[in-house]
Amino acid sequence: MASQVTFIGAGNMASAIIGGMIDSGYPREAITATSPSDDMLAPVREKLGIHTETDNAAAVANADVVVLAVKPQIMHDVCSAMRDAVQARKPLILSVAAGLPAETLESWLGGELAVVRCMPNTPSLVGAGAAGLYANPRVSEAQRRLATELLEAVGLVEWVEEEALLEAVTAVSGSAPAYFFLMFEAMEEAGARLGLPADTARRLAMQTAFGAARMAMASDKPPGELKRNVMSPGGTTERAIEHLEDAGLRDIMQQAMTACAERAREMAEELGKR
Ligand SMILES: NC(=O)C1=CN([C@@H]2O[C@H](COP(=O)(O)OP(=O)(O)OC[C@H]3O[C@@H](n4cnc5c(N)ncnc54)[C@H](O)[C@@H]3O)[C@@H](O)[C@H]2O)C=CC1
Ligand SMILES: O=C(O)[C@@H]1CCC=N1
Repeated sequence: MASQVTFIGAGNMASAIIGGMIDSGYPREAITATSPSDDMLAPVREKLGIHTETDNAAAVANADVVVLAVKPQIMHDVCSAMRDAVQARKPLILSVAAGLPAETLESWLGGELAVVRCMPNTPSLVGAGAAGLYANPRVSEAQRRLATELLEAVGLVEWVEEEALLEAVTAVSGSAPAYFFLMFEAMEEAGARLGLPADTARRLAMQTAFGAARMAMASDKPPGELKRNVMSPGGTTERAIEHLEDAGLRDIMQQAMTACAERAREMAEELGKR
């Protein structure tokens, strides 16, 4: 029988994972989602055909997995209110909340729990996410497989063996969709200055990013080699790449991603203090 999975929160992230699970054949009757008001839940119930519940404690009473998918700022109150119900059942806790350490969640929920902490990204909403996962020592092999199955429903899953590495994951994939969106903005502006209609430049830039990612993922060759394959000697690409290298793009990425990982560490400290 499929594991009973309860989502605390029925917003963007929860709906994306639930939608992916259903698309990959997970039985709807084994999925429950919660929210404080039924107004939020009615569309989820109608669209996804899963169970819904406004009482978190009741919703975890028969859960094998509890997915924490509310905003980090309200997590303490949400966890405190369902602590007894969680302790009575001891399900696997899977958190998609940015920044909250596994140990903090475990203690807010009463201690001695298997906790998987996940750093997802927003392309999960279109089934093309990338997530880093960390398991605390209480998580069993079977629970790891289950967490992988749930998150693979919305994209790529990579496990890290040290929780602090989720800060690096935040820099490489959690925050990274925004780096590419910035690049699209810059390419659209530059394309428009070169005379293209802005929307044409936008579509060409986005399709090119999509194509480059697909090509790199399908190829055995490292990205550097694929890059050189586009660069005819003395040609146009070589000129553009020279500009990007001379302007210090590699250094800029290094600095931006270091700052991102550092902020993830600070946030974990701030959120864990309660
Ligand atoms: N790394 C990333 O880019 C992303 C991380 N996340 C993480 O996922 C989590 C959820 O984010 P979203 O889905 O975007 O938020 P959202 O605002 O779309 O959804 C939050 C849900 O929580 C519900 N909620 C509020 N109070 C509740 C309570 N007491 N009990 C049960 N449900 C309650 C709301 O009704 C709403 O359905 C956050 O912790 C966020 O950090 C989400 C998206 C991407
Ligand atoms: O910007 C943030 O803090 C969150 C974490 C990763 C993506 N968004």
